[in-house]
Amino acid sequence: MSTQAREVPAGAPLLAARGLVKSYGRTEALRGAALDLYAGEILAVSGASGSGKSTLLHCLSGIVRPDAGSVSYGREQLDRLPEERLSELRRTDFGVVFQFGQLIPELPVIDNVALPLLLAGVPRAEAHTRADAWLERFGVRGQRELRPGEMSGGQVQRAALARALVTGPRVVFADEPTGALDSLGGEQVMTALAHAARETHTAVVLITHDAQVAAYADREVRLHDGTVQESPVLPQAVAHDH
Ligand SMILES: Nc1ncnc2c1ncn2[C@@H]1O[C@H](COP(=O)(O)OP(=O)(O)OP(=O)(O)O)[C@@H](O)[C@H]1O
Repeated sequence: MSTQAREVPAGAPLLAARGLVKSYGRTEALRGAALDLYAGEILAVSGASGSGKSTLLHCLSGIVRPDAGSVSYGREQLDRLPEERLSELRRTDFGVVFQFGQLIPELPVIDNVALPLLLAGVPRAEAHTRADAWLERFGVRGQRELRPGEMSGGQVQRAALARALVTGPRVVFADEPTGALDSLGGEQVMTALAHAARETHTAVVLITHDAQVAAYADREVRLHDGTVQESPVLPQAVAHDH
């Protein structure tokens, strides 16, 4: 458990990015992006294709190191942390969900969801009990023995949410989690994610093109050519604390 990062002073953002710059060859994916994420809020990040949304998410979650700028998580600065600490944070504090679930195709869904717990040293029986509880919550416990290829896209995404939340993360990073689903499937996944996030006070960074998906968020920022168009705004819940 990362006690260090979990100590966030009241009213301070959980995650704060400043002046993020990231280039791939001559392509400037991020050009000074800044963002605040508060504990427990759902933040939508929208913007045109190629505006830098995925790159921003990768920098915020410590998957990619920015060329310049900083990402603070609680008392730690992700862009300066050694790789081992970043890996630990990704196991304990962060969950990720991608467009196509990215579950391991060879493993039954129960083992996919239990895996982050097993990697964190949780005994197998307990890991399976906790994984089952999350599968139940997302309405896919009946599919626990199936492999991802035997499930519908919506079922895979709900299992991917279970895997992202099973460790009790502080932040879930979701990159177009409904992008491959029809509108009903997308609604079910978003409703499940929003309920679970609110109940567990988990913050969510939600990348989406879709206004209906963004409507599940507390707040929305837009990326344009690698910069965040709306300056960080205090969410109502935090503003009331002052
Ligand atoms: N690994 C990479 N190698 C080379 N170029 C990259 C890489 N990742 C991103 N880019 C480029 O950086 C720019 C921003 O890409 P990014 O994926 O962050 O945008 P996006 O807003 O998420 O796009 P989309 O909505 O299409 O997924 C694009 O021009 C893209 O081609």
